[in-house]
Amino acid sequence: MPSFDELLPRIHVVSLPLVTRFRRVTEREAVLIDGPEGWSEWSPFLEYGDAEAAQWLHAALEYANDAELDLADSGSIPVNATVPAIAAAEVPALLERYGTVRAVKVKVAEPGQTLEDDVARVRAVREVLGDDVLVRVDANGGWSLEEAARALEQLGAFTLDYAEQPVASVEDLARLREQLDGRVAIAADESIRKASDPLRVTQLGAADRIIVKAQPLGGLRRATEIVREVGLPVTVSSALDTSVGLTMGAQLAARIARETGTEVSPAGLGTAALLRADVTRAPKRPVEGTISLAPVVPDRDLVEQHAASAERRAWWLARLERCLPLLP
Ligand SMILES: O=C(O)CCC(=O)C1=CC=C[C@@H](O)[C@@H]1C(=O)O
Ligand SMILES: [Mg+2]
Repeated sequence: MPSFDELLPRIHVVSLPLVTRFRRVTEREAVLIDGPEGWSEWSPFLEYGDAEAAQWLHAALEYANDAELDLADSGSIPVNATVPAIAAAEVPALLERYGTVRAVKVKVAEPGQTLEDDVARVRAVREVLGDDVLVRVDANGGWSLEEAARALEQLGAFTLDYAEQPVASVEDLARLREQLDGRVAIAADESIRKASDPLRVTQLGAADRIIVKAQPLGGLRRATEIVREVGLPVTVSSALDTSVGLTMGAQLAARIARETGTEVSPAGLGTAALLRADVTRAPKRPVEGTISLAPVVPDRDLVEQHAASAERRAWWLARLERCLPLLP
């Protein structure tokens, strides 16, 4: 693994404006790494501790440096549109940003909102896109067990592909899944972060599917191993990455499909549509419901234009220096 001094000249810290508030932020900060094997991204959320951010760093450095990763050199993968916790009236305009898609994921259980807001948002999605698209909801663990049961009985009327992390704990996921008895499938997202997590999710029968993300799980190799271990269907997702990170995610989806002989389920990698600016002139915004696997080379002018402030750059460099010795 490279040292801090080796990395320094290869690093660009950017801050990209979002079209709408997501996870309570309106700007997405990311570190781009110009690695020997191509461009990579390190973008752990700001509130994450160093140990967790070091997992994300492992992923970024693997992608930048590992010549044996065996990346797909052409093709594309299907993605879902992601609808943040916006008002139902804003749904049609937001969906337009994605063009034609076969799947949509709708954020629900936003603090300060009600179940009626969620129902209205999901109804608006069905009204715009009809009955043929897959509709998923993602609560980010925001419901209690009782709230989740009630919400999913109501939202189930719109025919859901699955509900992502409706409740926070693995135990509650298992209880909810039993109560729902197959009426709505359950996907585990936040419950799958550490290497030991997947085993627990399967042992407790807590989910029908797992969500995997390249950065939080420490990279393409580890994430693929976890998927093999769990043996459940998978959706690959991302963390509101720039087009560089989205491509890493697309490569993960292609790799999992190849190694497990399964089809790629529409991935949560359509979120370039939620960025008001990106680091490339050819952003990975969905085209006919897919994004390509082609590597991204950031545009120098765009990287400069969206460079983070000196203060934020210093914050990221300090974080990097602390995380390097913590690499798993
Ligand atoms: O999966 C998607 O459709 C897009 C990505 C997405 O939903 C997320 C991105 C960033 C942070 C996460 O809270 C969130 C998720 O929970 O999956
Ligand atoms: Mg999620």
